[in-house]
Amino acid sequence: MLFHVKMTVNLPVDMNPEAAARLKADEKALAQRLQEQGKWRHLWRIAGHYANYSVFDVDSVQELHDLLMQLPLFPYMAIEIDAMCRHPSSIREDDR
Ligand SMILES: O=C(O)CC1=CCC(=O)O1
Repeated sequence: MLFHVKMTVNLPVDMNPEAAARLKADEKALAQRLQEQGKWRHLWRIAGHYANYSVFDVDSVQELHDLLMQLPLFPYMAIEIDAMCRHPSSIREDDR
């Protein structure tokens, strides 16, 4: 199942810079692991914002929820999710 996910990060302005750097490093490590596993298919910065557009390929809504909740930055994110299915005009046979 494919999901388009928008994540907007809002770290508190008074957050300790070392704590923020640690959270971002942990987030990056998990995001890269999930990309290697094929669960996090796309990760794009939204230009001009501390936000990203991502595409997740997971087996269930529950799996998506569990993955998102594991993210170190989860407590500081606003998340918007859209479920996607194949477009009949798509020429990409490998899209699901
Ligand atoms: O910077 C972001 O958009 C939040 C984020 C998601 C994965 C990552 O490494 O950072």
